[in-house]
Amino acid sequence: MTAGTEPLVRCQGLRFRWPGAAQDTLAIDHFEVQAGSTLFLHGPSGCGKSTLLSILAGVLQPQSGLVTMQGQAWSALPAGRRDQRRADQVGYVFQQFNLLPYLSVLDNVLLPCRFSAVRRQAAGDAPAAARALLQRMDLPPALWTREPTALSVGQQQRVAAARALIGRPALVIADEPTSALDEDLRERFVDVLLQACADAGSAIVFVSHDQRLADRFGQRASLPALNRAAALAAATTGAPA
Ligand SMILES: Nc1ncnc2c1ncn2[C@@H]1O[C@H](COP(=O)(O)OP(=O)(O)OP(=O)(O)O)[C@@H](O)[C@H]1O
Repeated sequence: MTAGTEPLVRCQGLRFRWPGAAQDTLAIDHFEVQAGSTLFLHGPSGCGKSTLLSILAGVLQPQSGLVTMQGQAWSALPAGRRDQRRADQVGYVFQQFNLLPYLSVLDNVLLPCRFSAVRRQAAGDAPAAARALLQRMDLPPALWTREPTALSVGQQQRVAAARALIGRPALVIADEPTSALDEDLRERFVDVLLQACADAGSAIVFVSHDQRLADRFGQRASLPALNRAAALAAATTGAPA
C-alpha cells in the first residue's frame, strides 16, 4: 500500500476482550476511517461503540489485530508516545464533556495546545484560534472567562467541541455528544461540528443512537454489522447469535 492510499485509521483482525469478561466485546475483520471523512457509527447500548472508539484512539490495546493511525501501529509505540500521538492527532468529545471545572471556558479550549506542540503550531495564535472556535460554536464572549459549571449543558457541549477541534487534529471522535440536547440543538450542533471539521480537514467518527442525524454524514456504519463477536461466541457455545 502506498502512503497516498493509507487510510487515516485502519483496523485489521481486531479482537478485544475486557479483563475478566467471558467473551470478546469486539471481533472486527476490517475497518477503516479515511482522512477528512465523516462517519456515523451506530448500534444498541452496550454493543461496544465506546470500546471501539477507545481502540481507534489508542487508549485501549486489543488482544490481537493491528490498529494503525496514519500508518503507525498504536501497539508499536510505548505508552508515553501513544499518549503524545493521541494529544497531537485526536480530538475527543465525550458524552459527559469532561471539561475541567477549575479552568475557564477559554483555558479548557486551549488545553490541547498545552499538551501538544503539534496542535499549538497548527492553531497558530492559539488564544485567537480558541476565541474563533468559541464564536463559531455560538458561545458569547461573556462566557469565555466563566468556569464550565456556570454554563448550560448545551453550552458545555459546544466548549467540548471547540476543545476537540483546536489545532486541527487529524481525527475528531465524538461519543454520543448530543444525548443531553433537545432535537433542535442536536441538529444545529451536528451541522456546526461537521462544518468545523470540514474546514479543519479533520475526519470525524460520530457515535449516536439518534438515526435522524445519520443523513448528515458521508458514511454510516452499524457496529453490530461489523462486529462478529456475538456470532463467534454463539458458535463456540452453540447458542443463537
Ligand atoms: N471499563 C470496562 N470494564 C469492563 N467492561 C466494560 C468496560 N467498559 C465497557 N465494558 C463492557 O463492554 C461492553 C461494551 O461497552 P461500550 O461502553 O463499549 O458499549 P456502547 O455501545 O458504547 O454502549 P452505550 O451506547 O450504552 O454507551 C459492555 O458489555 C460493557 O459492559
